[in-house]
Amino acid sequence: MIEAVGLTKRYGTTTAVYNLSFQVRPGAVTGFLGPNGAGKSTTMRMILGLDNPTSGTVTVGGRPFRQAPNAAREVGALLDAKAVHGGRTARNHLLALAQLSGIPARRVDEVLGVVGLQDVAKRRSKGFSLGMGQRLGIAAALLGDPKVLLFDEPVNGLDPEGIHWVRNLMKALAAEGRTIFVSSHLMSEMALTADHLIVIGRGQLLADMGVRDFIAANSAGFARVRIPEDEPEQREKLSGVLAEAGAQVMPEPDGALRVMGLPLPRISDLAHGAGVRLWELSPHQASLEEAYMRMTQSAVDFRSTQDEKAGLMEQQPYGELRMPDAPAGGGWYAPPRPGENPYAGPPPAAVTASQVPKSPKSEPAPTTSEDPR
Ligand SMILES: Nc1ncnc2c1ncn2[C@@H]1O[C@H](COP(=O)(O)OP(=O)(O)OP(=O)(O)O)[C@@H](O)[C@H]1O
Repeated sequence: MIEAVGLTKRYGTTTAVYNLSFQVRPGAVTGFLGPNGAGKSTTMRMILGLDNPTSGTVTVGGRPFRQAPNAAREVGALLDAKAVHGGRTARNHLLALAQLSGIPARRVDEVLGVVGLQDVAKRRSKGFSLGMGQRLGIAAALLGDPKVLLFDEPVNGLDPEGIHWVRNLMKALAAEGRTIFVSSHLMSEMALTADHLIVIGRGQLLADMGVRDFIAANSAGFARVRIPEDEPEQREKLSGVLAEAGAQVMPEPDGALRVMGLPLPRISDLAHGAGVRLWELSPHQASLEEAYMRMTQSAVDFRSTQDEKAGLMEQQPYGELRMPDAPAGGGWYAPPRPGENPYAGPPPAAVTASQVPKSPKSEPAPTTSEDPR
């Protein structure tokens, strides 16, 4: 297990990680999510003893990484796939790492087979594609057959087949009881790979929960209801009936209604009872990527000046990270209306990180109310 308690890292005036506490448990793939510059790599470097925390602690298997007697056999990591001696062949690169850690040479051939690089084992790695480099980095992480594995953006540069392979490899390693901690800035990828999510923004914890809980809390379902365009009074009538039955009803740009809070058969019955003809009654789901974007939008450090979201959200100070308020109804992050810019509009109401919905099984979220300045 990996455990961070109050982890903070400052580089001069930059606070890369602030008061981060979490646990990464064995037997599961834990996704470490956050936008660019959120502090994922810094956190991973601190876990691996490559950077010292300014304050707080992080342990692997109950002790700091540097105190592990044979670290390479306990923890494997892929941080930067390009950090290889390009003049060495793939096999020699792995052989050198194996010799440093007392790992037998036959294990090198095993891991080359696992990552599918056996045919290019005698080629110099400087000629490798990004994807081959990632596979070599994963092979290096697996060398010591470690119980704990850290992967920083492992699918970067991989083609769909490679992404699929990494996804299955992570799941297989977790199924063997290992602790798998994998960073990404892509919610869509993590939704398919991870069992548990730790989401950070500007170095602070935004969410620590199971993927299923995250999906349930964020993928608000809704129905689209369309009635004949030349019957606006019927539309008004239906809106009133649905609202009276407890639904949240919002108009859509094309004249349809977005209805949240009632199942489709009930909507159909209410329309029938009110004598309103329906042209469309369809179920919809807000995308998880959209929920993640909404969660992290105020925590994005770097944006292109072309980014339509740039400047729309005020930068928030550490310890006061807020998440945008949900539109009326539909759970934590109700989807924006089609065609509506979800990032425009008035500034959001304050919601502190400690109010993030929690999985019943997960630990209580640490609060980040202290202002370090
Ligand atoms: N050695 C360093 N010196 C100064 N600032 C640093 C250093 N390393 C990281 N930072 C800063 O700390 C913050 C977090 O960076 P980090 O690389 O950990 O984020 P990240 O979530 O891994 O981002 P990305 O997805 O872009 O890799 C950024 O503002 C970054 O510029």
